[in-house]
Amino acid sequence: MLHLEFYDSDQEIERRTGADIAWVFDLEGEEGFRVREENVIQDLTELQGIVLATGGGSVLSKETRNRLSARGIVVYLETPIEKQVARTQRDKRRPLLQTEEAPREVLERLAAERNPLYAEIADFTVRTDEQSARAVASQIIDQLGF
Ligand SMILES: Nc1ncnc2c1ncn2[C@@H]1O[C@H](COP(=O)(O)OP(=O)(O)OP(=O)(O)O)[C@@H](O)[C@H]1O
Ligand SMILES: O=C(O)C1=C[C@@H](O)[C@@H](O)[C@H](O)C1
Repeated sequence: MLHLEFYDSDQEIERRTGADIAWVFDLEGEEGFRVREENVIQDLTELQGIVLATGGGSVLSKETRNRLSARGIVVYLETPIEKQVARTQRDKRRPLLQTEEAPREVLERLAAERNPLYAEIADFTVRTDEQSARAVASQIIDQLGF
């Protein structure tokens, strides 16, 4: 819709390693994954005129937060826990949710830690719960004023 090149930091990690995210977590742990994520976002934020979707945990890095806010317009896609639970229910590719702990509890814990960080760097916030992906995209484009 914006006719800009699209990148996703998870996909870029998978492209560079030739492994999927779950495999990277398995071999290198979350710590190893976060180092890769920080490096990939460092490189991608050097590019101009792109749309970048970041992994949900990327904001845990202060360097990443600084790079995203310094080099881009940051849109926080806010989704209530209820929706997050529904949308991830059948997804087996999210290592942080493949644990004994109930997904809702994990998602609540992650949200408590991360929501203030998303809010800190967001230029604006769009709620994704009541609208289709296309409607969310239109709303973002309206807010950008492009
Ligand atoms: N507005 C929406 N309405 C309905 N379903 C949605 C909407 N946005 C995303 N979804 C669904 O939710 C699931 C997760 O979405 P997606 O993979 O885009 O998450 P993400 O933001 O990339 O998460 P992460 O950054 O943690 O990888 C997918 O099945 C997707 O189709
Ligand atoms: O929220 C997270 O920490 C994650 C989200 C995904 O995008 C992946 O980056 C990975 O599964 C971790």
